[in-house]
Amino acid sequence: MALARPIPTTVVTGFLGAGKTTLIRHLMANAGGRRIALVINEFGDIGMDREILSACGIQGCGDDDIVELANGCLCCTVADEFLPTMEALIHRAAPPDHIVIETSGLALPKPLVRAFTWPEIRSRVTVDGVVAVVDGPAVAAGLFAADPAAVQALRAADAALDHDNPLEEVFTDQLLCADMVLVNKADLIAAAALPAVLEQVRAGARAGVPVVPTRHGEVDPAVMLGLGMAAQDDLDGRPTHHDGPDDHDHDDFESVAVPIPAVGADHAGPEAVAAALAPVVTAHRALRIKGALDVPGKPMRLLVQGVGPRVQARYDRPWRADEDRAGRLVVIGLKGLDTAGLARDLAAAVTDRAADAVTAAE
Ligand SMILES: Nc1nc2c(ncn2[C@@H]2O[C@H](COP(=O)(O)OP(=O)(O)OP(=O)(O)O)[C@@H](O)[C@H]2O)c(=O)[nH]1
Repeated sequence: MALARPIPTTVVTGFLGAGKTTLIRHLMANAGGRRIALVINEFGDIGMDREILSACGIQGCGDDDIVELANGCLCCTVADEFLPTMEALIHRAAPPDHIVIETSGLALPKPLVRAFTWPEIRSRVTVDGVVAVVDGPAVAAGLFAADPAAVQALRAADAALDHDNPLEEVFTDQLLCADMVLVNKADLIAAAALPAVLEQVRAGARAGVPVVPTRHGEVDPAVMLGLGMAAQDDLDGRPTHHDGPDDHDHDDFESVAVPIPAVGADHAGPEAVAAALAPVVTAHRALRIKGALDVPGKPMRLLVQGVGPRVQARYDRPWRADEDRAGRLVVIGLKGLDTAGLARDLAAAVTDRAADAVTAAE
């Protein structure tokens, strides 16, 4: 009996809030009849992406085709969670044509690619390509650059130099593993600044890897799928900061889920809520904020998305009958987040006047 062709799998990597979920939504909406299964992994205990993708209403994007691995980081839980998930997909009566894995923004892609060499799955799936989504405006703002002050401090302390900026480290690893890089949010970069951003990203990627500017993850699936890289057979060509078996943890980052009371009546519309939350995010230096809020009298939940100081809010779907209308925001930041202060200030921002919340956060 002829062996089935290995199922091509695309690994989507990219820092917190770069636009991975947005890219995947676009991909699903333009899949052209291709049956795609999604495996989603998020940092922190509470996943929002499955919710966001399930609410997309795209035809052919069934609930069964989305598997969420919300417990920790995929690159650290390969044996416990990832392999059984992949085996279950492979052994379905109607296996998918393609698998897309959205890794958490803090995951390093290489350990995941390495997992494709495990005997349980190696003949049945292949890594078609690793696609890195880059937050273009964040690169332009120098978020991933080595922090000169920290480098100086480490030099003075005679310590190893490669841990000066945890953001840079994750970013570099993701770029070095990529077969294609999408510099997303190009709409937020001035046309004159774009060439320098692309050049900086190109310099961090492996030679010859295409670097493509995108807006809202709008890429033709024919460009992104079918790269045919078999990345699992080329591990040595993908350098990383963390090549030891136990060398990777997420001690540099932490996440907290904050309950948020119902939005106060003086917040007239999603923009007002976003504007009230943004100064709190900035004051606490949070990297990412995501969740849904309860606006009394509205049948829809208010989805909140923030990347750095840029916070957006929109009504995305009705609250389900079986669901508690409880507002909640997941916040991710560098280790040392003032979680109690964040909880207090975020809640105050939506229930009180925005000005009060800024004062509280300061
Ligand atoms: N202006 C602009 N906003 C974008 C673009 N792509 C994504 N966004 C917004 O950026 C925010 C984060 O996008 P996501 O797709 O959730 O990012 P992600 O990489 O999946 O985030 P994590 O899973 O938390 O790491 C959302 O509010 C998006 O609407 C873009 O090209 N331009």
